[in-house]
Amino acid sequence: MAYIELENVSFCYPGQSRPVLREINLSIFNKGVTAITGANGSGKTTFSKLLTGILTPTKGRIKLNGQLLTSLTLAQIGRQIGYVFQNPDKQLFCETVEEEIDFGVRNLGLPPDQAAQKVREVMDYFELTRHAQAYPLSLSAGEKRRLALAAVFALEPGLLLLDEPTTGLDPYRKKVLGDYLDKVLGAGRGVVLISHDQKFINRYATRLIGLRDGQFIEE
Ligand SMILES: Nc1ncnc2c1ncn2[C@@H]1O[C@H](COP(=O)(O)OP(=O)(O)OP(=O)(O)O)[C@@H](O)[C@H]1O
Repeated sequence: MAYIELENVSFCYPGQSRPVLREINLSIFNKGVTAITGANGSGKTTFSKLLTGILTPTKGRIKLNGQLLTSLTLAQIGRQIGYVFQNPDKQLFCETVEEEIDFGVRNLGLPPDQAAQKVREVMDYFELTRHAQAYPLSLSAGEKRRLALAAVFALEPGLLLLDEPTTGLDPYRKKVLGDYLDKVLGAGRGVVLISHDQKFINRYATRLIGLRDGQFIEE
């Protein structure tokens, strides 16, 4: 069964005459890396906001694990789809780096020592340990990106939805991210990768979808 199913989904921003997405029928699976490409303004971020329930289709419906997205709360969706925003500044809201990661982990219902270990591991993996007590918005662009990724990855959702995750990362950190994606796939989970980074896509994508004129074209 598809993890996410879009049925005849169209979306038009209020007050706009032209829909951003038109009559989309698409199945997304929680395995492999589905890369979504498209020119600036083609609707990739709009699409991710629809998948995560931040926006609601103007027409059509979206199902997550067989349940209508509109019947789920944003928190319920968030436990199944880990969304890393294009702009980390819109995602980071805690006082320290450690708290930023701990915030979501705390709600996983793990015993405290396991939760603390998870926070330590992901902080360590993304080389954020020395910044543990730093204010997230004071970090460099690449560090903020790594923190936004770490905070979502720590929750181990069935599907990761990553909007331009390599922006601001140096080549070594891109490789570290890619290695993490390999681990995610190895654990039987999936990734949707929205990106303009052709080299990263070529290396990691297992399925390629282009967004043009409001429609998806399988490549
Ligand atoms: N809140 C909004 N109200 C009206 N129009 C919007 C809004 N947000 C986005 N748009 C428009 O919708 C279209 C799709 O935008 P979107 O951000 O989804 O594109 P994108 O493919 O993610 O672009 P990029 O590659 O530049 O990140 C654009 O024409 C944009 O101007």
